[in-house]
Amino acid sequence: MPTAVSAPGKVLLAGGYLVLDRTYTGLVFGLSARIHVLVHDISSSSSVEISVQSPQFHQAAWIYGYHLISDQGGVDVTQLQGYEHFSLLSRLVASPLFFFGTSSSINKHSPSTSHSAVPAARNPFVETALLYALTYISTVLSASQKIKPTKITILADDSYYSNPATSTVTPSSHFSNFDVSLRDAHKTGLGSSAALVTSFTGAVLAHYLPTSSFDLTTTEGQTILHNISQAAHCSAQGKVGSGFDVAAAVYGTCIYRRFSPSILSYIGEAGSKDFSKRVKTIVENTASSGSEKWDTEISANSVTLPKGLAMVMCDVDCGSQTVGMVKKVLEWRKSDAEGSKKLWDELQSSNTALATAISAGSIPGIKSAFSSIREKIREMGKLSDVPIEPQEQTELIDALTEAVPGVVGGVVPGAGGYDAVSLLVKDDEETMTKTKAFLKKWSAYHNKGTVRLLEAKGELEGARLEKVEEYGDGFA
Ligand SMILES: Nc1ncnc2c1ncn2[C@@H]1O[C@H](COP(=O)(O)OP(=O)(O)OP(=O)(O)O)[C@@H](O)[C@H]1O
Ligand SMILES: C[C@@](O)(CCOP(=O)(O)O)CC(=O)O
Repeated sequence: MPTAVSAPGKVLLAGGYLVLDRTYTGLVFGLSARIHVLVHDISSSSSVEISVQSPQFHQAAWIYGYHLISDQGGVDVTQLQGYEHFSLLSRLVASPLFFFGTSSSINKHSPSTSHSAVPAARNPFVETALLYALTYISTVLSASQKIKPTKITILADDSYYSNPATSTVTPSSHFSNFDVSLRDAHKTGLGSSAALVTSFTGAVLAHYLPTSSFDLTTTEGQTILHNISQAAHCSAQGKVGSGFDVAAAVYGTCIYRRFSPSILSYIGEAGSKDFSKRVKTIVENTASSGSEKWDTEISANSVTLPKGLAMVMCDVDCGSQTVGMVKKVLEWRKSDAEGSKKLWDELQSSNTALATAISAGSIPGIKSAFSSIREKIREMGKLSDVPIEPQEQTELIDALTEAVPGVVGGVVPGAGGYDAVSLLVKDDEETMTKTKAFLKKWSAYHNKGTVRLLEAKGELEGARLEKVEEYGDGFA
């Protein structure tokens, strides 16, 4: 039986920067924009190949060899070859620098006649998610149970990228063909890598493990998915962020308190002696010592979106995100421990007030929380010399709230900057139409880049099993 799992994107509506510190929490919304991963068994001449494709992009197909490493080092995953399905043009422009050759220790793959062998860039998120998932699976299955070859397909909703869709990937599917490589895809910042790692890991675990060992509909299953996705995502990113994006991908809308980073340093290098034992311990959270136990706090039931209210996102496509914002804010925090603590404590209470007001559907409560959050964010920006809510965004949020009757208020989400604005609006056709019309005029008048409403809306649900039939033909 094929398996399909989807996971939502994220927006950190309140708690940017604060959520990096366990003292504070973040108000995180899951989004209706999802990444879907389908896993099909394949019969292969070789028993050690898993092929992964992301058919919405050029040169986005990878073949992996895998084998068990001795000394409980886990499963080694090696990219054998990339190939592409689509345009001749992308084949011509692909650079040899991105070719990752076959490993002599593993069977070489001969692409079928419909796929030409061309260079494909490595995809660290896919590769690491596969390595962690197979390593964990190898600790659960008995020695006689082999990990069979499969074909894995990744499909993302439109809101993750601002590139226009040229067609759909198959006639019966609603997933767009973006007609660019992943490298040229223009991200909208909805957490594509976290949604990808989570849905990918969930689909692979659900496909290879019996439901007695992994069941996404149970709390235990969600905990396993969270722990393994968080570890794989951090490893692929090469840094430990707060992890709110993975939490949203697993649990959907929630109040999030981060984990202590020391938990992940315990895992060590992939392939090293006893790596698979440590992965199992972390994933199942069975460590005896405190510093190796998960201390994440995720409260998925304490925020709701009442009927009639929607959380929507404006994508500001001018690409002027300031680099090093986190570094500068944290430097200010260090340099003024007392002042920054006072400001962050006040921000935390306004953030909590926002969550309460949203859940209660209190319009005056939401307006007042937004106003005090924005005031403090601007102060933090001034003190740390970081454009967290830049003047342009202040003008946009104020103008939208004033001009469009259904717009309750808004804020710059996550780290802030120039890239996006989140709005709470009345969930009706009239408000959406008026907001879109307002943004069109605003973009034309300001002439600095396009501001547009994304299709994605705030949604409560996290990762879930999907029905494979609903994807239409062409993915097996
Ligand atoms: N549809 C997809 N198929 C395969 N890989 C993808 C896909 N979408 C994203 N990725 C992987 O995720 C990477 C982008 O992750 P990155 O963390 O830079 O962005 P993001 O998570 O969307 O952004 P942000 O954290 O700002 O919200 C891509 O380079 C690619 O490796
Ligand atoms: C600044 C920070 O708190 C939020 C960043 O959010 P975003 O990537 O802008 O959505 C960093 C983090 O939580 O990892």
